[in-house]
Amino acid sequence: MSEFDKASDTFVTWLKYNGATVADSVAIKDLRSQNAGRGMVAVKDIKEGDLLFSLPRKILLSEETSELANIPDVKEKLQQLDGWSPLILCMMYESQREQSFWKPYFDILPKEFSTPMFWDQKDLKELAGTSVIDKIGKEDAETLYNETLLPIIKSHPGVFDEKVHNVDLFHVCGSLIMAYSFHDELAVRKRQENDEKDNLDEAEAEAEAEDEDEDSDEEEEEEQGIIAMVPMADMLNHRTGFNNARLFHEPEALQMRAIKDIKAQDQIYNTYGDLCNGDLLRKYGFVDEPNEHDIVEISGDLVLNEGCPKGSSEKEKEAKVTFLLEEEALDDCFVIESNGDVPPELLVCVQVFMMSSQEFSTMLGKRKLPKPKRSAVIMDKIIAILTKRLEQYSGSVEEDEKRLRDSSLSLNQHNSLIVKIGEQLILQKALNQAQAADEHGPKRKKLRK
Ligand SMILES: C[S@@+](CC[C@H](N)C(=O)[O-])C[C@H]1O[C@@H](n2cnc3c(N)ncnc32)[C@H](O)[C@@H]1O
Repeated sequence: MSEFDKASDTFVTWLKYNGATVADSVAIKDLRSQNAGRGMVAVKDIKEGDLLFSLPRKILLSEETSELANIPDVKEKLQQLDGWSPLILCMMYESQREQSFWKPYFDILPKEFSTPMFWDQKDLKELAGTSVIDKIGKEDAETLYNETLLPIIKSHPGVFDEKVHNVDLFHVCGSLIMAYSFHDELAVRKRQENDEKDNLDEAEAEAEAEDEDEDSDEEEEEEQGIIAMVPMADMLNHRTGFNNARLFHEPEALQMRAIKDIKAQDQIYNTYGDLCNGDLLRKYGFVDEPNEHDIVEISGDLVLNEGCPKGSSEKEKEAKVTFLLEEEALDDCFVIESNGDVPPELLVCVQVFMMSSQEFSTMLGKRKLPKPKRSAVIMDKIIAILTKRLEQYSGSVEEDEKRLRDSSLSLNQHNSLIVKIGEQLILQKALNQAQAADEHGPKRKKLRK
């Protein structure tokens, strides 16, 4: 048996010893030949609703279960941290302890990643033009490490070792959280149980629930849930359109169940969300072909600079931006989905940016956004914006598609090309549609009459 398979076996033995159950219809599979690490497959036919495995809450690794929370002074520090920071610190600590409860789990987690966070400059250059580059956030992450976690690490030399619990380990743990963690709803359930204990009858509870609007409900869930590592549940890979299992958060245990019939030998897939290839690559280090969720982003700055009449003053541009932000029409970027449709808010912003000073002040007086129009002048501007956006990629789709056939490509190069080609094809589709709308639009028709 390979070391890889031995580690998988030790991990499953550890799970079962700690009260997990694993159905005999599933097995862990070595998928390294597909660059997919481990995955889970069906070894027997599975029916929709079947329990695949059940995990007692004590095996979850979080800021509540880590040994770090039992060290009085550190516990207080943990409680003061927010976002991913407490879990990152717990993972940095637990991953380096030989006697950690989670050792068999850490032994099967990867230590290297194919996400752009770890790429060198040469590989990153391949992503030029895509939205991935601006979202990697390596510097921000390192600022968090240096300003928030390092002081805690330094002030507890008996718990941490600055040389071991360093920025490299920080990136490994951060990447694991990004690609493997779950949002555990336990705290939300606790709140609901407490509501019940408060002796509210059902009608009262319903009336109270109706009073809370949806947004505040979401906020509470966000606040009350906790990020946790869920061993085994994170063994499932993702494939767009193939999701056949889901994790159910029960009070005593987390249960992975089939949400479709699954045939023996088929892989069992969770879903990481409806993600475009840029996001799959950035967060998880792989891409899906094809990916119906692909999108392309156009920065608000590009639209502003192309949209405003030449010679517009900075003051006027700023006034237009402020107005559009206040009206919630403008964002950091506009998203074009895989159907290539130009979003109405992009049309509206282009209209406002194109206005003369006088037109703009009249509109400001009315404080009313224009309706999205597809007139010839607007579509000409949209075409100019899409063309400029296409120019941000190095090379054309045809060149990229040709390169994709080169068998000596590295995985990073291949994945970059898939992201780039996906984005450029959407842009071309949008451009074709804009050109067709331009040619057949109302103004052109009028001109031809
Ligand atoms: C939640 S983990 C799944 C378990 C993982 N395969 C392992 O061996 O630890 C997420 C990671 O699995 C890999 N992965 C998931 N789905 C994949 C896919 N369709 N193709 C390639 N890799 C995939 C990626 O490395 C991703 O970051």
